[in-house]
Amino acid sequence: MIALYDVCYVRLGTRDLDTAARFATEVLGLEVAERGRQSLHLRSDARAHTLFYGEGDPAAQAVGFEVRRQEELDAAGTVLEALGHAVRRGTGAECAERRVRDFLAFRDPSGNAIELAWRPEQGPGHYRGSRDAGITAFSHVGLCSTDPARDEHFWTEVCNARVSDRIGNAPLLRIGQVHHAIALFPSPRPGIQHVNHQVESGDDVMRSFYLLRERGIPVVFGPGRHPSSSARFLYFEGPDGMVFEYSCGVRLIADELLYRERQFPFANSGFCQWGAAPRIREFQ
Ligand SMILES: O=C/C=C/C(C(=O)O)=C(/O)C(=O)O
Ligand SMILES: [Fe+2]
Repeated sequence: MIALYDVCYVRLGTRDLDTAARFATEVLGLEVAERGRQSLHLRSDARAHTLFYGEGDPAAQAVGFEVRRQEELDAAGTVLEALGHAVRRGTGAECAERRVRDFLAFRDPSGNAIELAWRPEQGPGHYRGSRDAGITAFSHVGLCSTDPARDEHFWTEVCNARVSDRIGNAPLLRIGQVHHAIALFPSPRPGIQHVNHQVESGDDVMRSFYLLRERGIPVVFGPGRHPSSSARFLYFEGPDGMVFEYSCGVRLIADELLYRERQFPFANSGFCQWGAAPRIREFQ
């Protein structure tokens, strides 16, 4: 069993780093940790970085998950290789770029690039957003899945994820107490489906809604409330078509023994209990 401790970073490729940098700071509200000629490290919480943009192919994406002990990387490599996944150990330079001490890279059964990271760095100091979006943390990713039942099996049987709820066949998976760190949405191709940042309050969600509308940023879902996690949310489109989500009030599941996952319909009512209709391919 590969014990994932937390989702720790997202890596995105972009052909236009300047546009991505403007969006990440002026719209999303992240803090620039470091700007290189072809790279951009961004902070959203106490960690050294949680979002990385690299100049290049927008299809070059990866999600990092923290593991607690270095021995777990070796054990994970053995398990994954036995299951037929090609596994690669990060080089020193790659570890430095990710602000981690060690990592393994592989692809999930859909083909999503996943990294297992050991000792991701914190700080320095507090995260200071470039605009006051109210962000409290990078919190979860939606992943495209070419076969959600197969991928649910991978994340829950090979890794330690648990199903919190399902929308149709799309599972929302937790690895800690937060309702979900990973959500798997049916799609003909792999890829990161959305990137979530938690914000402090519903007021932050609504303030951003008006700000995004004013700036002509496409709002693709919400404001609304998810019946699954009960989070209030707003989804909008960033560079290279990537969807970002702000949400607040996500449910915490403290008692593993008492919690039972629930089934929601794969219909607008399963995605939003206020009646918002998604303009997101994988939610339709
Ligand atoms: O509408 C689908 C998404 C549900 C939730 C939630 O319950 O919070 C997400 O944020 C998600 O799956 O990403
Ligand atoms: Fe989400």
